[in-house]
Amino acid sequence: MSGQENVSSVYSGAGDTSDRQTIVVKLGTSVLTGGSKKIDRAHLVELVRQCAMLIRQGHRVIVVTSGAIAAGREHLNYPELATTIANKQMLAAVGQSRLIQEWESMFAIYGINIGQMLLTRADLDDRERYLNARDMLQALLANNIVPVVNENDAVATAEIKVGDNDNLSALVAILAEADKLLLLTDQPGLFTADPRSNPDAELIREVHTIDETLHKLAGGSVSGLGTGGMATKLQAADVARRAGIEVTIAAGSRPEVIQHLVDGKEAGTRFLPLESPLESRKRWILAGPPPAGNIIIDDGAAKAVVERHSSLLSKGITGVEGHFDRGSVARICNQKGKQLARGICRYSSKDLSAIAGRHSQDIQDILGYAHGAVAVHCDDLVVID
Ligand SMILES: Nc1ncnc2c1ncn2[C@@H]1O[C@H](COP(=O)(O)OP(=O)(O)O)[C@@H](O)[C@H]1O
Ligand SMILES: N[C@@H](CCC(=O)OP(=O)(O)O)C(=O)O
Repeated sequence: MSGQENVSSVYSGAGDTSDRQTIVVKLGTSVLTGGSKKIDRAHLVELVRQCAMLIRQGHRVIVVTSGAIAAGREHLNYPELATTIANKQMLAAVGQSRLIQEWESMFAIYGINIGQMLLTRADLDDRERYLNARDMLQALLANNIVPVVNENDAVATAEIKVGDNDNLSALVAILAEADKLLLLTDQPGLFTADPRSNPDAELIREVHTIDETLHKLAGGSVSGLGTGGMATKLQAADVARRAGIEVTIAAGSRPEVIQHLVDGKEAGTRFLPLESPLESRKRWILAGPPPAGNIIIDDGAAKAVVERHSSLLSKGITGVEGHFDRGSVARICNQKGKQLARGICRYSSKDLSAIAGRHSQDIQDILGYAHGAVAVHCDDLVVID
């Protein structure tokens, strides 16, 4: 039987597609190894079975898989290596091909094809490359192929890395315009403190706002397996929920965890999405390049941007930090340095500094050219609450 026939046999029984959801399932190294030094193949099969069940119900599933470095170590029989970037990349190169073979053979049990997507931050920073990646992802989904995504660790250097798969999965969820992002890990969710060192810590069940207090509860990874711990999961949840995506952190080892989370039965820590999700261009402002600098604005401009969702005019700018070109994404901050918004700048940092606090009629005289008094147009601006 060809792969295509296999796929249709799985999908022909698909349920009512009117309530089809696109679900990103992120599996941390901690889940894939079950806390050991090896990929736990028995558990991987079980997770694939759960994904296949969702697909049978008509949902679309994207897997974001960690574990390449762990798989590389295992395949090379745990070599004693210096902790250099080149050695890490080597482990990832060896491990990624092992890992993808595992995913492929396990999804094949259910007649489902997969497509490997290895991304770096550079694939998402540039709007054109971002749109290309989006088209590719949509093409896989439209053809009933499960995208299996990881960071391209073998080639990515620090400057072009997302750096952890929690943030990567949020970017992928935005790219796919997903409904849900499931961050599966070795803990039942986000606790009031790291439960490994604080046995009295309590599970937080539902989160409406992600603020500094919450960020302080989320620690790093101490197991030596994962990257980023709860801190990066919280960053990921923050980005995805702004794009209207519901995020849950839960234990990947719980029986039927994926199905239960989709049905709203499983506990975990659920982050409610913002009610009015952003349109595509604004999603990119969040998911795309890290801000290249800061634009400091006065209180009047802050009110206009945050409350009235107006464009940012040169008149309201009091300072510019960093060096960036026209078209870059920058943070828009108040006088205390608090980030209020992010947006695409119509002027470079140099020109913005020159026209800060000035009216539109002055701009031509100062710069010798003028694009108008709008420094960041409201269509290119995302308010961060
Ligand atoms: N507040 C917290 N609640 C739950 N876990 C926490 C918290 N702070 C830190 N952690 C740690 O985060 C770890 C999970 O993240 P990580 O090791 O990166 O796993 P993964 O491989 O699944 O991404 C847990 O094992 C736990 O020790
Ligand atoms: N890309 C790396 C995993 C990076 C990562 O974020 O790991 P984890 O915290 O276990 O999700 C790998 O495949 O080994």
